[in-house]
Amino acid sequence: MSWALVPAAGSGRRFGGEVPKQYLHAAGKPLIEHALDALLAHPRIDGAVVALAEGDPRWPGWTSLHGKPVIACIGGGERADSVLAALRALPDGVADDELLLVHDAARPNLRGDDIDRLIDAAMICADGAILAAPVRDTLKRADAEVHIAVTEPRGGLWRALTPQAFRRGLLLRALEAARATGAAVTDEAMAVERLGLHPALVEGREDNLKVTTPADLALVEFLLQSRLSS
Ligand SMILES: Nc1ccn([C@@H]2O[C@H](COP(=O)(O)OP(=O)(O)OP(=O)(O)O)[C@@H](O)[C@H]2O)c(=O)n1
Ligand SMILES: C[C@](O)(CO)[C@H](O)COP(=O)(O)O
Repeated sequence: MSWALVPAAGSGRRFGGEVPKQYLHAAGKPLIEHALDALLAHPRIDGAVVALAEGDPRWPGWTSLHGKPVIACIGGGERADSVLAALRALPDGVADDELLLVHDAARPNLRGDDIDRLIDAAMICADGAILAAPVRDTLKRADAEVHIAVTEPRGGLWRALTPQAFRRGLLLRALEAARATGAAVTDEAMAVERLGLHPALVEGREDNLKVTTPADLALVEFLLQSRLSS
């Protein structure tokens, strides 16, 4: 079985506005509730730890969803700090070889079959596994004038999504090592790669998008409403 770790302590600077984006509504619910629902409705996930901003006034105080425990903790200054805080807030008894799925609260449109395929892959690959999407557009590197400097080869390039799944002991070791060296890691896989390991890439749905800007919210609203009416 496995637990979910949900970093939700961000301030949404790129989105703007007063309300941190994880609490903005789409299809009638806050993004964080969509994300937790997707995780805790899944039969192979036992519970979730959510990392919140200090004094978060919007957290509804859930202690269980779908009959499974929800534990809240205080996150940190960077996403990786929040993930490490959530890992450390897991209840006693979560074994070192138990899988942890780290999923952004800002990714509300997660599907159960993607969770299934990710867990299956992470059970096989000791280095862990992440949902990701192959790059399908031509990639340009900008110069100082924001003109095209060069076209970057896209062969073999993937966009990392979440959840990202790692065994508890490995993820703790990787995040603590990254923190000890002051390395900035933007996802959990990066911390694991720094140990010389190679997590598996699992192709996930392109519509498992992270809400970063207002345009993303409009698209997520459409996607979630479409699911409700299908
Ligand atoms: N110190 C942080 C920063 C981010 N996150 C969480 O990590 C996820 C992905 O991060 P991002 O999209 O960057 O969210 P923000 O940091 O809020 O956005 P921004 O960078 O625009 O401020 C979000 O669910 C966010 O709440 C977190 O738990 N702790
Ligand atoms: C973890 C992640 O969603 C994978 O693409 C991404 O790295 C988060 O980046 P952010 O800048 O913290 O949103």
